[in-house]
Amino acid sequence: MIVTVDVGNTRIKAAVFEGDTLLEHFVFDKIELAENIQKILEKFQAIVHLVVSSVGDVDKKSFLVFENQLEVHFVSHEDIFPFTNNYGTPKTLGIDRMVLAAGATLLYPNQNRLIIDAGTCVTYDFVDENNVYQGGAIAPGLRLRYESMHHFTAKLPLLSLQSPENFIGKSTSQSIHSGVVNGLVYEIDGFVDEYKASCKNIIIILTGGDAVFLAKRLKNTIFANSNFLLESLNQTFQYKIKND
Ligand SMILES: Nc1ncnc2c1ncn2[C@@H]1O[C@H](COP(=O)(O)OP(=O)(O)OP(=O)(O)O)[C@@H](O)[C@H]1O
Ligand SMILES: CC(C)(CO)[C@@H](O)C(=O)NCCC(=O)O
Ligand SMILES: [K+]
Repeated sequence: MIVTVDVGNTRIKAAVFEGDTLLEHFVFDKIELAENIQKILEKFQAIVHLVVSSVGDVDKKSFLVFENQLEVHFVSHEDIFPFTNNYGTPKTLGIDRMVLAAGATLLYPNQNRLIIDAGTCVTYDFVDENNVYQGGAIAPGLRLRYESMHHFTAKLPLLSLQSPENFIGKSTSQSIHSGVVNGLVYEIDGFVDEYKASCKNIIIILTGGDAVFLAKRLKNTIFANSNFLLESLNQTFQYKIKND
């Protein structure tokens, strides 16, 4: 049994796996890391590996304290991945993006794959049918859009995520919701259309904290899987064990 942990820029997500089966998943704040991991280990005493992917600023020591209970593995650029990396700056490619690309490669071998992760940032990652990771895009996520417009202007209030009532915003708040939500929906549909136009067959995976909210609003029909990064971490780690 293994527990996978995704340290993002906003929150921490974890999931317990028995083989390929996800048994339970958890979401918590960075400051509650230690007690939450401890609780998971107490509930699932058969866990023997703790696998961490981190793009956030959590100290490795926060995980190393569990080394007396199980094996701790930090996914890094030095691990073996099931794709060839054709990114111009492979050392600066986010570990979360590498894990997503690895998960998509292992779960849908030899197909064109686009993974869209709508979290703090929205990332687009493209792995082609020859299992070559080609790159993608990084854009601000929903909450980041609300927060940055508030932060960098004098007059814009900070609003929380809400479905736009209309396309043409009739007030400051309606205009902000329309700009943030419709703007991201058009962005994702635009990217998807572009990828579909250049690849005959392409598998599209939508994940991240905003995946479910966004999937309902897209013109393109895309199934949201909020746990794809945690599942990919499990797949990537199993691949590493088999191939090391
Ligand atoms: N309780 C919450 N706290 C923060 N964001 C939340 C919450 N619930 C939903 N969200 C949405 O999730 C998005 C952040 O996604 P997510 O939690 O996947 O980010 P993250 O932890 O930074 O991960 P990553 O760095 O991998 O993107 C925000 O844009 C926000 O709209
Ligand atoms: C883009 C984020 C913040 C998304 O979590 C992360 O993947 C990251 O820090 N990436 C580094 C830059 C890159 O991927 O090229
Ligand atoms: K992300």
